[in-house]
Amino acid sequence: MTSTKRKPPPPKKPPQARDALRFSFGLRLGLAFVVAVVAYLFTNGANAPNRPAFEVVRIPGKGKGLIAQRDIQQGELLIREKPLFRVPSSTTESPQQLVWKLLQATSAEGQAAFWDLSYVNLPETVTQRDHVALAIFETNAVAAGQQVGIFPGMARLNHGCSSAFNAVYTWRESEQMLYVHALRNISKGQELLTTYTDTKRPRNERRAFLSSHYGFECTCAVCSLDNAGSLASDRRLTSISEFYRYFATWGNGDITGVEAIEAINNIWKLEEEEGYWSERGRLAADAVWIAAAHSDFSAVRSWARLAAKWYTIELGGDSETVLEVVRFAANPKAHTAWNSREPLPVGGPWPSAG
Ligand SMILES: C[S@@+](CC[C@H](N)C(=O)[O-])C[C@H]1O[C@@H](n2cnc3c(N)ncnc32)[C@H](O)[C@@H]1O
Repeated sequence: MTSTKRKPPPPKKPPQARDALRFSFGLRLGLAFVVAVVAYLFTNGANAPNRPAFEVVRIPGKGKGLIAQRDIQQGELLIREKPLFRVPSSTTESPQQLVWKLLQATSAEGQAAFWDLSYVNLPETVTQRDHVALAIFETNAVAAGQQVGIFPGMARLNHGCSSAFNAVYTWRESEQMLYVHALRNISKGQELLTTYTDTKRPRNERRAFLSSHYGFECTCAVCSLDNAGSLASDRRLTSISEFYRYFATWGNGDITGVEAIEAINNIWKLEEEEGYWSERGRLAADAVWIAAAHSDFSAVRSWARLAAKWYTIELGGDSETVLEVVRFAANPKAHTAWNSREPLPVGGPWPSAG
């Protein structure tokens, strides 16, 4: 018989030592976590999409305005806002009385937001509250369907011309809500700008309008171009407007579908050169209409895809308008205008439908 001598088990570490080990392991894990979080905040956190996209700040020479607090992506939803109140675009009632009446009917919080807004075009000697209310309304109200409304959040957006504005707003009747989307990528620190008027006109005309209606001399990136740059921009913008007027004559049959689509392509090219990205969904949707009227199946598809892309940026992918053009891309014959003119291949933007 062989005797086997068992090895004694290793001595158990005293409890304090085990706790100390666990503690130091936990400490290292905790430290690693903190380092990872700090690193994330440095690299991505400042741009995390759930961080507010912008803040309201004072901007020299402009009053208040909106500055991007992080990089913003083209098409990002920036503001979704209910109106404080809306008034009809035209009314027989005195605008002053109407604004005053509607203002009185809003909440105390709403009224405070309203009185905080800026106004122009009122002599300092005029201090009656209803006069001031009307001046605030006229300085800040924007189109909202068939009416004009006050939205205290979006009202802080200052103006930029043609290629200078980077945010667009749209009213959703079904939701009774105003949406503001980023028209292009906006870098942290840049100002968010919308446009107060159709800026497809020369600098002197734009400036005259902005000065008389909004009381400021526009010094946006386009208005600040040197003379040669400004002249080139003016020429492009004037040509764009002329092409718009020209292609609209397709409606009375003055030009062919091919000529109308050519005009749209010319607008597209000029806007590309100008850096004017707004209204592209609408323009492509007009091409869809012309192509559908002439029963050009492939052209409807191609333009409808383009319309969907640009409408998504300006209006949001879930807007009814986007869903409608997507339907036309899938089924061109479903378009209201289908086959309402003589059949004709009108042409598309085929290779660059994006
Ligand atoms: C709708 S408000 C915009 C927000 C306003 N800055 C504020 O402080 O509440 C319109 C007014 O802002 C100013 N504004 C807008 N865009 C401007 C610009 N590009 N340059 C200078 N002032 C501007 C003008 O006084 C204009 O009447």
